[in-house]
Amino acid sequence: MPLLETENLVKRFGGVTATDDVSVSIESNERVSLIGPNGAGKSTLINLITRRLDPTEGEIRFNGESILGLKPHDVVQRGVSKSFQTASIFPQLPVIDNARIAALGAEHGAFRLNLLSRLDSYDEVDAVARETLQDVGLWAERETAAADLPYGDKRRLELGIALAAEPDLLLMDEPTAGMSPEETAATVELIENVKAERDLTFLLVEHDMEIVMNISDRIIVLDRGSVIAQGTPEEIRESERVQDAYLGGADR
Ligand SMILES: Nc1ncnc2c1ncn2[C@@H]1O[C@H](COP(=O)(O)OP(=O)(O)OP(=O)(O)O)[C@@H](O)[C@H]1O
Repeated sequence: MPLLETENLVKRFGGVTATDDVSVSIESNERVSLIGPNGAGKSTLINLITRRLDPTEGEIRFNGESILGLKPHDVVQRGVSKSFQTASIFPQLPVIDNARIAALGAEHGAFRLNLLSRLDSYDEVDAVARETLQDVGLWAERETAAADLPYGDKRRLELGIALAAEPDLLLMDEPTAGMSPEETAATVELIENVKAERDLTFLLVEHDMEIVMNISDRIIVLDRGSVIAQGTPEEIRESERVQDAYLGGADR
C-alpha cells in the first residue's frame, strides 16, 4: 500500500484547471520530487495534500485512508509535515525550545503514550529535540534566539522543526528559495544527511534541476495541471516530453 496516493485529483479555480486528473503515489521511504514549469500546479497539489485547499474532484489517501474529511492540523497529526514555512518558528525563543515545542507537538510520535502516562516523558522530548538539532547541525546554536540565526540556519531550524514532529511524509516546497549558493549547498547536504540517517519519505518541490537530480529516487513532472512524466532522474533527464514542456513554455 502506498503511503500517499491521489486519485483523479482535479482542482479548478474558475476557468483555470490547476490540477487536472492527477493520480500519483508515494511509497514509504521513497524520495520524490515534483517539478514542472511555472503555473504547472505544483503548489496547488501540495496545498491539496495538506488540506489547505479542497479538491473539485478526486481522492487523497494517506496510509490507505481518505484524508479529504480532515483539517490541515489533523493531517499533520496523521504524520504529514510541511517544512520551510516561515510561520513555524518562535523567533524570540532559543533554538532548543523551538525544537522541544515541535517534539512535544508530535502527537503521533513514538513517545506519545509516554507523554500521557510517564513522568520521564520530558526527557524523551529533550532527547528528540537534541537528536533533531544534531541532525540539522544546530546543536551548537541551541541557546541562540531563533531570530538571531543567519537566514540559512533559520531554514535549517524550520527543517528541524518539521523533523522533530517525526513525520511519516515530509513535504518541502522550494527549500532553497532565496538562499545564497553557499546556503543552497549546505541545505542540500543537510537533506542528504537527514536522508542517510533517518527513514525519510519526502515530496520536494524544487526548481533547481541539479538538486532534483541529485536528491530524488523518482521525479514526477507536471505541466499545465497534468502529470506528463514520472521516472528516475535518468529517465526524466532523457525524456523529450519533459524537455519540450520546459523549452516550449515560452511559446505558449
Ligand atoms: N488561489 C488561486 N486562484 C486562482 N488561480 C489560482 C490559484 N492558485 C493557483 N492558481 C492558478 O493555478 C495554476 C497552477 O498554479 P500553481 O501555483 O499551483 O503552480 P506552480 O507549479 O506551483 O507554479 P510556480 O512554479 O510558479 O510556483 C496557475 O495557472 C495559477 O494561476
